[in-house]
Amino acid sequence: MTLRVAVIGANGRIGSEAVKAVEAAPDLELVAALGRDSELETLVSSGAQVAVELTHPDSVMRNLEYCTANGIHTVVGTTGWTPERLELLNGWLAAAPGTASGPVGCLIAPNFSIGAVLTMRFAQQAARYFESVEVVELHHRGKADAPSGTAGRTAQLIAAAREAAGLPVQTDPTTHGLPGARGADVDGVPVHSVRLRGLLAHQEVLFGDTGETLTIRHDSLHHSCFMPGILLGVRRVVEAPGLTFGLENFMDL
Ligand SMILES: NC(=O)C1=CN([C@@H]2O[C@H](COP(=O)(O)OP(=O)(O)OC[C@H]3O[C@@H](n4cnc5c(N)ncnc54)[C@H](OP(=O)(O)O)[C@@H]3O)[C@@H](O)[C@H]2O)C=CC1
Ligand SMILES: O=C(O)C1=N[C@H](C(=O)O)C[C@H](O)C1
Repeated sequence: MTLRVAVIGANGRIGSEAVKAVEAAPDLELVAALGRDSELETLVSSGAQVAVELTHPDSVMRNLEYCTANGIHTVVGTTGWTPERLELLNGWLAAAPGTASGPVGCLIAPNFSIGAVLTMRFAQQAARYFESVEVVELHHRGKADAPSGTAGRTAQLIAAAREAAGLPVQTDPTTHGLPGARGADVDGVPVHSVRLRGLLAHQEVLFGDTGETLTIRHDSLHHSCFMPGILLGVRRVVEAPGLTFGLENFMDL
């Protein structure tokens, strides 16, 4: 049986690629492709079972509230997540009507690229062995949020791994500096954001200790790299009630 899928943000950089990927998948049927001026009611009238949300931090909450209230599973790539937003979403999911296949599910993936998910996992593994760590993320100039969702998540995972290993929260040795020079502080991990024409999405995790450094780098060179992760999310979210945060939960890592 084919799954009926909608893409919200269908004219965007990643959304337009997602439309093509869903159309090309034999087990999926693209039933709606929504742009900024589309009516959300199209999602219900088209019979969408899963909506892929790839819009903007200013738009995502309204779209997710609508989908969840109407029993439509969601696969979300849009970034800009905060604890407050997640709490709101969890409330909507808890109150949502069931679907024909069970309770409604939502996957939020800070990054759909397999390499980026592995970067996060490798960084998590390395975290306890190094005294210091910083994250540098580099993106195209159309990006609205900073730091990137991936960098924020990477820093949180590193901080949690350090804490679990009994490492202290990093302190900043800077006594003289311009505001912003040391990046954003995510749970004690400095995160630096670069926005440059010509780039797509790149990240370096830099670890350092006495006499050695380790750099884990990932480069997304084309939006096609996000498609296997999106399709995996679409196929799996229908069997995953409630909120799943991170594509790694659907991978055998
Ligand atoms: N998780 C992941 O792996 C990835 C996540 N992303 C994230 O996806 C999001 C989109 O990125 P990107 O494609 O580069 O951005 P774009 O600006 O290229 O695309 C976003 C699209 O969404 C449209 N849009 C905005 N609001 C709505 C709405 N309410 N309903 C329908 N469409 C809407 C925009 O229309 P308009 O142009 O008129 O504003 C635009 O066409 C970002 O948050 C980005 O961080 C991106 C790549 C990978
Ligand atoms: O805006 C983008 O382009 C991307 N956004 C995601 C993020 O914020 O981490 C994923 C990837 O980096 C591309």
